[in-house]
Amino acid sequence: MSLSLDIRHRFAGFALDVALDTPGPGILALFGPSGSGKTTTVNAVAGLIRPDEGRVSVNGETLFDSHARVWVPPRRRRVGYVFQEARLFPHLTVHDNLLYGWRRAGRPFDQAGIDHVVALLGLGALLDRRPRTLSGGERQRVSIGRALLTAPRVLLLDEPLTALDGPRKDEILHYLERLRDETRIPIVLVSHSIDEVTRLADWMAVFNEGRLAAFGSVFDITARIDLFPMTGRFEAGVVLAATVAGHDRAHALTRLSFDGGELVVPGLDAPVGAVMRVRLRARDIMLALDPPERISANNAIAATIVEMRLDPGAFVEVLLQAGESRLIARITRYSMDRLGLKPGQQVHAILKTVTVERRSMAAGGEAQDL
Ligand SMILES: Nc1ncnc2c1ncn2[C@@H]1O[C@H](COP(=O)(O)OP(=O)(O)OP(=O)(O)O)[C@@H](O)[C@H]1O
Repeated sequence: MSLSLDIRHRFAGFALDVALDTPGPGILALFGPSGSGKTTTVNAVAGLIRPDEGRVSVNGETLFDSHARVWVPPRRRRVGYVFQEARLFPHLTVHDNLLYGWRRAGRPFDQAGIDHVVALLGLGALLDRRPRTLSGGERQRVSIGRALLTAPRVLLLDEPLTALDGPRKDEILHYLERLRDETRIPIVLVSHSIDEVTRLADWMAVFNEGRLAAFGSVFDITARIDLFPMTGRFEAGVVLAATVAGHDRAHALTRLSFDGGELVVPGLDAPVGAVMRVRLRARDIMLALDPPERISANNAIAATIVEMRLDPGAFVEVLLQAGESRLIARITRYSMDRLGLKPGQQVHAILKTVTVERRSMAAGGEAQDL
């Protein structure tokens, strides 16, 4: 996709000033705390607000330009919008809710197109049901299907998982991954959850008080320790692109290789050679000065300390370079002092296999560079 935004807008007590250009296809995540301007930005793309000033274009087509006096009204923008709570018509069946999207787009009837979306989102068994009989996850799948059937030029997903519990979230994440991989529709995903963002997104815009604190590939942004206060220290960690190198079926383990070493992770159902992304939380990585021996942790990656960043409390974030990859360890300041850690030093980053959750690994490598 290419999405190009340059938006300035004021509400009483809030000013949005955001500019970004996505350089290629993929999912763009708008990430940041509540009230930082994510929904306002998405609303500007959808045409639900008219920014005071700026420009919005999708795939080269200008939808808004305050200087050139361009304003494409929302109904003509071909934008699919999915909200936090599925907004389905309660009196219509799933099938008719889906068709509503189709009709709204004024498209000629095409059963094959509908069948494709039904199959993509696993809606076949639900078609005759009414929304109130569906689970939250199923309802959300229907609203994504309805949005897809409007033949959108961009799909806007505003916290589509927030109202769902853990298993339902995983279910939708799985369908969103399929959507990303099987359709070419650009997606903008608004999320508070670093977990969702790192699993799905290619590009990440970090919002803070109406401005962009950072914008770049998920791989680059998650490797920036200066952003940890905004990306959430507890859950923060790098995302690595890695390739499945082999399986140890007897122990239900998989070996991943990345530029910088190998990782032993819980067994994955992916063929050798498959490109994966894996999130390694900073708090799961410990540091040793010597190569560890007789230790239960399966991963010890040789790395060099690049930078250390003290947080206001007991901890320090340590940015590490291993080959071309970056890792981040979160340790105590006490450990830093005890081991005399400093930039330039060689260390071993130790990671227990059991800390790498299956849900933090997903298909998909790196999108093209900025
Ligand atoms: N129509 C409006 N009128 C006045 N203020 C508004 C309006 N819409 C949003 N705001 C304010 O703009 C700010 C940004 O809101 P926005 O919904 O874009 O944030 P957000 O990052 O999406 O937050 P959340 O994650 O909670 O949805 C907030 O302070 C909000 O109160």
